[in-house]
Amino acid sequence: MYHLTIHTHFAAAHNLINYQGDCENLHGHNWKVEVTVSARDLDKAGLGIDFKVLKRETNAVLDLLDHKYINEVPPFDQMSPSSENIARFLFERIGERLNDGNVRVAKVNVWESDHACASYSAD
Ligand SMILES: Nc1nc2c(c(=O)[nH]1)N=C([C@H](O)[C@H](O)COP(=O)(O)OP(=O)(O)OP(=O)(O)O)CN2
Ligand SMILES: [Zn+2]
Repeated sequence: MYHLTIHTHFAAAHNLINYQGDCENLHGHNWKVEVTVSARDLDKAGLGIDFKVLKRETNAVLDLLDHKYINEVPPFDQMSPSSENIARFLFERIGERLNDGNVRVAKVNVWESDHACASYSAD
């Protein structure tokens, strides 16, 4: 099995829900996002998936959040926009766009700062 990873980013505002502390107040982050897909086979060019395609489809999903107040973007109008929940949201939305008989989203890492990361993976 091959594994391919791209790094990208988005900027947005949020506040945690049901959280006792300053993170329940409006604030923002420059989130860094790492998306890893698995690929069973390579194409004639030797690619599991073109990094350009992986980044394009990831950024299409990130556009839903970029420069937004995330708490207003479904499903985060009903769910606390923690990095954990954002990682799962990205995993599922990017998977809807990319998963096929060969390629599957394997893991999404969401870095809220240089020191704190939440991940969601297939297992
Ligand atoms: N498991 C999680 N814990 C926290 C999350 C999260 O998404 N998952 N999010 C937050 C807040 O978003 C908050 O912005 C982060 O606060 P903090 O860790 O304090 O980050 P700082 O950069 O402000 O770090 P300082 O050391 O306080 O400068 C909180 N926890
Ligand atoms: Zn935050």
